[in-house]
Amino acid sequence: AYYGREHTASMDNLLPSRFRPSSLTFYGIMFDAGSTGTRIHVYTFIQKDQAGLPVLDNEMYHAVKPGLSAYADIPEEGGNTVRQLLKVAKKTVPRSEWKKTPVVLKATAGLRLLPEHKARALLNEVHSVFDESPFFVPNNSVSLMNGTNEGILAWVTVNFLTGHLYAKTRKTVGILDLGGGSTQITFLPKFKKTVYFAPSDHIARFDMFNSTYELYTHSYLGNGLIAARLATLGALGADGLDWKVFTSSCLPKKFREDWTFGGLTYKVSGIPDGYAGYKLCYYEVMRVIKGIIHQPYEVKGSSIFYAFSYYYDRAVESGLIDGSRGGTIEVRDFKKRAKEVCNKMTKYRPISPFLCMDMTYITCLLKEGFGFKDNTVLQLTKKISNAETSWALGAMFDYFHHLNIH
Ligand SMILES: O=c1ccn([C@@H]2O[C@H](COP(=O)(O)OP(=O)(O)O)[C@@H](O)[C@H]2O)c(=O)[nH]1
Repeated sequence: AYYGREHTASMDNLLPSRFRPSSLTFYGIMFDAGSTGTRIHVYTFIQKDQAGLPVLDNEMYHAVKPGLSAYADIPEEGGNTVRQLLKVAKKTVPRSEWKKTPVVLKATAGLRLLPEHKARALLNEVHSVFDESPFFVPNNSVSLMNGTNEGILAWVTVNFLTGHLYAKTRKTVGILDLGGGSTQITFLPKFKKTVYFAPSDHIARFDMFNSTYELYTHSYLGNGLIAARLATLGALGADGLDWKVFTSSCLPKKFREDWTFGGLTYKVSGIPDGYAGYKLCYYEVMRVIKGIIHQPYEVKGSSIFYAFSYYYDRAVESGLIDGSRGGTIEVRDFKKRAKEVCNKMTKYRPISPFLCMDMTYITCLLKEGFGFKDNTVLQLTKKISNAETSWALGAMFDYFHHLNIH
């Protein structure tokens, strides 16, 4: 059995098979330390047979803002956010299971963008919070995850939840994840050319059920939605934050605000006596994308992509889809709505002053970045079968199943 490797003392293993329970319930706790928030996922799995994947019985999800990187200079307070979230886990996992339930935290773009010693201090703090908890703390339980793993594990989540990993068929779906700090694209290539023409670090493999999956995957650090706002404003890595005002024609002309991301505060504003609107905005965000994003050979085809995180949030805010049900749209729908939002800024201003910039960035990323056609279908999802669409579930599988990403 793959499961319970760390607690083989369990009686079940010692009993003859006819005395073993026919199905086994077990739990796992995965923390997602993202750039805009920290989230806990408490999974309940049922293992029906020894060989296959378990069934996900339940997910308890809770999120807090801001993310760990906002505590770069006060790591103890960052640790406190994790301590608070662990209380939720204690309510979900039965007391008798605490000692064998693994607790794992993986950090993404927020910590990748910090100086290494500050990221390290935050992770150390989290580790000591885990150590004082009643849960099982495995080796390497607190880490900074690389972008390749982030992309692959989200692909595993979505294909598991949509049933594509159970079937013997090689039919799968691609994923598009737009975080605050980074963005990921992952899919299983149908054509040899996609692999052949891809930069070698855009191809990764992992093992499952005695076969190796070869995926196209890449994470673009600094091209997440919030980092892209800063880049568009020319504020990413800038000095003089105390006095400089960063302007953009993607913002309402009369807009002016102090805006905080990753523990830094920026003065941002529209261009009061200039022009605002879709065309100028597109030109601005283009600089954040052109020459940066690799266009895979295959996106010209007819594959379906599941798009989530900020793709989903912005589609809801701009009224493209229903917030509770998600929906299917085409790339051109993002473009059409971006134009409308940018050219009627006062109407959309109450929803968010950044909506024009965000929608234009998403349009530009999909079309000029990845090279999607106008009629590429995007399946926008927040949850699939009651489970959060994120890399966290895939990461929990990786923990139990050792997917050996290479
Ligand atoms: O289980 C999850 C994990 C993330 N998100 C959303 O996905 C986005 C991810 O942002 P994050 O800060 O994690 O991005 P990263 O730091 O990884 O770039 C935010 O809108 C979150 O609300 C979500 O809805 N469910």
